[in-house]
Amino acid sequence: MLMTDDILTSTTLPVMEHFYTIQGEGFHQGRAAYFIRLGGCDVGCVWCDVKDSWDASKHPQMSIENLVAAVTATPAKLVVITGGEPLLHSLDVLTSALQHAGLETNIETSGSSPLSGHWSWICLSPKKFKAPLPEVVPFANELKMVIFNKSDFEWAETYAAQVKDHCKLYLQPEWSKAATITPLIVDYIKNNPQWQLSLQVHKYINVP
Ligand SMILES: C[S@@+](CC[C@H](N)C(=O)[O-])C[C@H]1O[C@@H](n2cnc3c(N)ncnc32)[C@H](O)[C@@H]1O
Ligand SMILES: Nc1nc2[nH]cc(C(=O)O)c2c(=O)[nH]1
Ligand code: SF4
Ligand SMILES: [Mg+2]
Repeated sequence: MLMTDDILTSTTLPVMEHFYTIQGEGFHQGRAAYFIRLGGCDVGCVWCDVKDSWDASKHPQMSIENLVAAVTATPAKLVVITGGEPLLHSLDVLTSALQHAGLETNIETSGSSPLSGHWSWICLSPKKFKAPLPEVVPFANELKMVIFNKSDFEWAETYAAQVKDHCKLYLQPEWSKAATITPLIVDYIKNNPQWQLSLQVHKYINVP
């Protein structure tokens, strides 16, 4: 029979990078957070800001035990699992181990693969390139729509209509278009105050 410690040592995930920083986006923006960026994505957003993450085989496998140890070596209380598309992997064991260590577990996901894991907070960021699975959408605590062109506002509303009551609604400018798109987002939010602005603050202050 496998004991808990054996499961943690034998279960590995492809890790592109892991780092302690502040959450730059969305509801938890400004909080200290330990980021774990898993390799692998099958969504293919043309404007993705982390394309090097897509090929999982390029990234070393790390044991869950070593990942948890890296986080607990810092004062972090919050861990953000991102990628790549983290839901390409089964995240039950990783998130159980992190929660067992007393950590909050947040995820950044497109929702395009089946939901696994135990989550304190789910940030859903739907993509036209591979839409979220309908069964994932009701679990979102936060909907964060990247706005790349004007047609994305209408598309954002189709997801706002599907999330649960009290789900936070964010519009985030696509980074390369931020200078021209942000004023449109500001106008849109003034007319539709259920939405809030999410900026990628880490990119303005040059932290990871
Ligand atoms: C790199 S993705 C990884 C997690 C997951 N694959 C997803 O897309 O939600 C992390 C966050 O960055 C956002 N993002 C990616 N590229 C962006 C860009 N060029 N401008 C603004 N936000 C971007 C995504 O929408 C997502 O909310
Ligand atoms: N500081 C910081 N905040 C973030 N919020 C979401 C990110 C991501 O790439 O998932 C991210 C990131 O890469 N860095
Ligand atoms: S789903 Fe996320 S990681 Fe994948 S291409 Fe889109 S933004 Fe990048
Ligand atoms: Mg990022």
